[in-house]
Amino acid sequence: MHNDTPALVAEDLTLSYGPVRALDGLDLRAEHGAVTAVLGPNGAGKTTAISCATGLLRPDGGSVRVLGEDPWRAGPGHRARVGVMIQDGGLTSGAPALTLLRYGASLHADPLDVDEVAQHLGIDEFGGTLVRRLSGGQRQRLALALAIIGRPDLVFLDEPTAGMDPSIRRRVRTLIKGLARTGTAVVLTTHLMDDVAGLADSVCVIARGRALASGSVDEVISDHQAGRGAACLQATLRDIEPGSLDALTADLQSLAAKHGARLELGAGGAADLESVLLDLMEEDA
Ligand SMILES: Nc1ncnc2c1ncn2[C@@H]1O[C@H](COP(=O)(O)OP(=O)(O)OP(=O)(O)O)[C@@H](O)[C@H]1O
Repeated sequence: MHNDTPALVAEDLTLSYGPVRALDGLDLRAEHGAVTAVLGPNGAGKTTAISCATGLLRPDGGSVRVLGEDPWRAGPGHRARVGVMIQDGGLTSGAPALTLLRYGASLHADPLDVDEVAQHLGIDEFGGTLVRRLSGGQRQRLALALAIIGRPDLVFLDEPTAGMDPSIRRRVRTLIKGLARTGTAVVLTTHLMDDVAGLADSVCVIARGRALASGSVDEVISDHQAGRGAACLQATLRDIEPGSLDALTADLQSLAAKHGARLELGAGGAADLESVLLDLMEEDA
């Protein structure tokens, strides 16, 4: 397989659950060595799209190629190259957490170091606890570890940081970034804009089963602003007199008004992306 072919290419995907059209012509791609975040409101079709890409569901129409293969027809060799962390994990094992992780690693030819992963995600702190007794956040950490332990070429993470405390969330982000740096394609869904701002190389915003916008975070923000007759200028004021910021802002606002424009001061980063998402949802409603 060539690394210049995207790890995931979904085109014009459609899927209905009875009368509910969950995917309605969805296009989605994910590159090797990059983190792609799939964003959208509840019920947008994110989990359904991932289920099609992991071969759990067969789309009604369109095509999906994962590592060059049709996931619905792919065999065990393909599945070993794809890691999956699904919502609620389905982890009901009566085995201790670390035992299950070691077992998961033993199924792969070249797994990551179990002790390193367990330590990084704090799994060693509850390694002897039976899986069915784990808290929600502990279960999430174990599910993430199991998804990545086989050093997959592509990994799907459905809301990986949901239910995790801030310090573990930070460690998870570091782990995900490191994984992408080694060439893995990471596809994640999240509702947390900080995850996106801190992690994603590209985003795909979906609603009602269709892609509304895609590209890098900056591209999605600037394309959206350009479409609304707006532009974002980033600047740092240096050597500013203490207390003169208000007067300077007022001067800049009147200067913008001279050109028929309005100056808005934005919060930047995650906050900008969140307001773009809200605008896109509103426009689509
Ligand atoms: N098994 C199912 N049977 C019927 N309808 C379903 C089923 N699974 C999902 N749906 C519907 O399909 C649509 C897409 O659901 P999906 O779970 O893919 O959304 P999502 O973007 O992952 O949402 P969330 O952010 O809440 O996890 C929703 O309208 C949902 O109610």
